Amino acid sequence: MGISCRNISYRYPNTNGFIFRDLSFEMPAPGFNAFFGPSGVGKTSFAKILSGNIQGYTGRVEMKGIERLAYSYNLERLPGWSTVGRHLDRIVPANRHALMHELIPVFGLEACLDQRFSQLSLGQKNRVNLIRYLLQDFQLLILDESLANVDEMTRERIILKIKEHFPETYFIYISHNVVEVSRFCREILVFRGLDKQPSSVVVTGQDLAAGKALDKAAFEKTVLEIMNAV
Ligand SMILES: Nc1ncnc2c1ncn2[C@@H]1O[C@H](COP(=O)(O)OP(=O)(O)OP(=O)(O)O)[C@@H](O)[C@H]1O
Repeated sequence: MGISCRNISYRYPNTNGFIFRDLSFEMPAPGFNAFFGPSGVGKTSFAKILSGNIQGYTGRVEMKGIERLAYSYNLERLPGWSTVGRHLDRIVPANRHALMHELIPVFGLEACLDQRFSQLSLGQKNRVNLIRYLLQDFQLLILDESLANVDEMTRERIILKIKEHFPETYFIYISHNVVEVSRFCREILVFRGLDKQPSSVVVTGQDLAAGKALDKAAFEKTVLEIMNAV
């Protein structure tokens, strides 16, 4: 079961340099893992390879027992011809409406349901977009900066709720927030760039869940390991 990527190398068509070379990544069990690294280092490109949006790479990508994969990113937009609430009602499968009503207050979206998507703030748009993904049928969801522009307290509430509600699902969380990936993710694939050897390392995170206390010393060690790797 799980995700196994071995020796992935990729160069965009008509460009000179590789984005990454011999990148490997393993995620044998469900949970929250992260991609972390400086802007432009290749996190989204790797996520697009995993999700099948980029072909033409070398190496091996295996998804065992994962057939339904979704990829959400923070620039996606919803149609503006109806209110957010009516749009969600229409696209969310009937058997998930109860979950939708459970998630809406956790996401802090009650006041947005009567508005049109174009009237929302960036953080509200990103939360609406993420909620519509969570209400679909998936086994792996890639969250590519899907909570950008959302305040820290709300992000924490959302992540803990996702972890609690989807314990058998694979999540890859792409974020620039070192504190967040250290606290909530089980393993963090740190992209270091092709000029460094090795060009990526895996750091163990704290994988915090609702109701659990954070081990502060272990958390600080994770943050330091990530910062040193970058
Ligand atoms: N379609 C494309 N054609 C050519 N080069 C591209 C294309 N898309 C991305 N790149 C380049 O690939 C590199 C990696 O981009 P990518 O978006 O994967 O980085 P990232 O780590 O996700 O960055 P960020 O944190 O800013 O989102 C960048 O140098 C970018 O310019």
